[in-house]
Amino acid sequence: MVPVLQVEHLRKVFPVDDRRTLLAVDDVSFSVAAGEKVAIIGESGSGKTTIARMVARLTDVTAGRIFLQGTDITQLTGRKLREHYRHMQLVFQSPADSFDPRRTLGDGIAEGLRNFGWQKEAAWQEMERLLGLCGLEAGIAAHYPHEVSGGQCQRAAIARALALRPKLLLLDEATSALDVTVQADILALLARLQRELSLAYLFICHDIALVQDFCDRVLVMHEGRIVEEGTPDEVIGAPQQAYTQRLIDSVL
Ligand SMILES: Nc1ncnc2c1ncn2[C@@H]1O[C@H](COP(=O)(O)OP(=O)(O)OP(=O)(O)O)[C@@H](O)[C@H]1O
Repeated sequence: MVPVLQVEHLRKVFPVDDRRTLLAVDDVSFSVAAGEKVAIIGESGSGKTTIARMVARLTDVTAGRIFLQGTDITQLTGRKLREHYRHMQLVFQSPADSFDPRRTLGDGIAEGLRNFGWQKEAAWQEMERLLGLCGLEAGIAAHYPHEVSGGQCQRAAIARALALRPKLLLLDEATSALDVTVQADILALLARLQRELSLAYLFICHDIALVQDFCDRVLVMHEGRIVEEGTPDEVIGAPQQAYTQRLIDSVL
């Protein structure tokens, strides 16, 4: 079966000044199968966010290719890119970043549907269904992002991400800003959604303990490269690299 996401030989070089460059991502290849939950972990500066930004097409690649559902989207732009990108949606660390602070959560979620041709009333009904799916009361739609808790706002952000029925959610530190109990609630929600909707997740995270029970596979990044890969039990139970062991020791 074609993977939902496949990246091949991804590389990103940033200019530092007139003469120097920084190799932030160096020959990274991996794939995410349909319904699979994959985490990328690694210390700060190891290149996780740069990979996420390239996969999300927020940063151009220096080299390499990105396939979404088998289509090479590395160079796609405009309408073609938007069409393919509905299969992959992003959830950010700060839930409020997913919403315009001047608009209600309901408007923010319905907007995505309206942009894809939904009529106003149908979009509003679908928005309420999505809120329910994510464990929120319909009444929360009338609230602004700053009027709800971080956990509620992240649930609304997930509802928004689900609006276009994606196959893959890219979650960039999506629970890091939340309290530990709220983190657990959001992970439980994601696990339920994964079962009900057969979603795949690419989880960018620095905390290996957080993803231990949640993910099917873990990729460990160090200095722009994937240095280790396996199930959480393999990576945590029998790390092959001293770097991975240090990463585990730092949080467990
Ligand atoms: N726009 C940029 N310009 C120059 N260098 C950058 C830029 N973005 C990231 N870098 C550098 O690339 C390297 C990888 O950074 P990246 O943010 O991808 O790491 P990370 O693993 O996501 O870290 P964190 O967990 O702190 O977010 C770092 O050395 C960083 O300073």
